[in-house]
Amino acid sequence: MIPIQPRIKICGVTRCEDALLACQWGADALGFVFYEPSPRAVTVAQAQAIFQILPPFVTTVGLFVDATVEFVQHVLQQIPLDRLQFHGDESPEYCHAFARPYIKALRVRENGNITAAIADYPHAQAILLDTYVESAKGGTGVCFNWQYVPRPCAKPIILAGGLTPENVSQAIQQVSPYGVDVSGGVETAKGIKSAEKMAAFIRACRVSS
Ligand SMILES: O=C(O)c1ccccc1NCC(=O)[C@H](O)[C@H](O)COP(=O)(O)O
Repeated sequence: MIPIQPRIKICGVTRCEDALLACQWGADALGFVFYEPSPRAVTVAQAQAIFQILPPFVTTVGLFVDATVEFVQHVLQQIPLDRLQFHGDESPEYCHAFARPYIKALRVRENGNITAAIADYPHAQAILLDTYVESAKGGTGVCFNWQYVPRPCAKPIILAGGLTPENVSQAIQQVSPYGVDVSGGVETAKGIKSAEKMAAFIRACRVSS
C-alpha cells in the first residue's frame, strides 16, 4: 500500500530565496501573511516578486486576519492566490463570500472542544488547527495538545502550532493530519527561513509517513 504523505505548507514566506528553497525541498504549499502587525507580513509588491519566480505545482495561500472585505479583494485582484486562509475571528459567511476555496484556522484552547466550531464552516476546504495564545493570532511557536484533534473529522485537518523538524514526525504519527503547517520552526529569525531547517522538516515529514 502506498503510504499517505501529509501535505506540507511553509507559512510566513517573505523572501524569494526562501520560497525557491522550500519548493526545491518539496513543499506543497507556501503561505503569505497579509496581516500588517505580523513580523512575517508581506506587501502586495513583495508577494508579486515572489510569485514571479515560483515554479509550477506549488499551492499559494494568502493568510488574512480579520481583514476588511475590500483589503482581501484588493490583494486578490493583484495576486493569483490559489487559496485563502482566514486566521482570525471571521464568520462562516465572511469566509464564503469571496467564492474562493478557503482554509479556516481555528485556535485550540486548553481542554477545548473544537468539533462544534469545525461544523460552523461547512464550506471550508480544510481546517487548520493552531494553538490558542491570548497575545497573538498565530505564528507563536507553541504546540497544543494533539489529543484534542477530533478523529475522525468532517474536514481535512492541517496541523499547525509549534511544529519543528524534531517533533513533526511524532505529530504525524499521532494525528495523521491531511497536512502540516510550519512557520517559526523553520526560521532563523521571524520571517527569515532556514534552508537547513526547511530541509530537515520536510525530510522528517516524508520519513514518518
Ligand atoms: O505567522 C504569523 O506571524 C501569524 C500572525 C498572525 C496570524 C497567523 C500567523 N501565522 C499563521 C500560520 O500559518 C503559522 O504557520 C501557524 O500559526 C503556525 O506557526 P508556528 O507555531 O510558528 O509554526
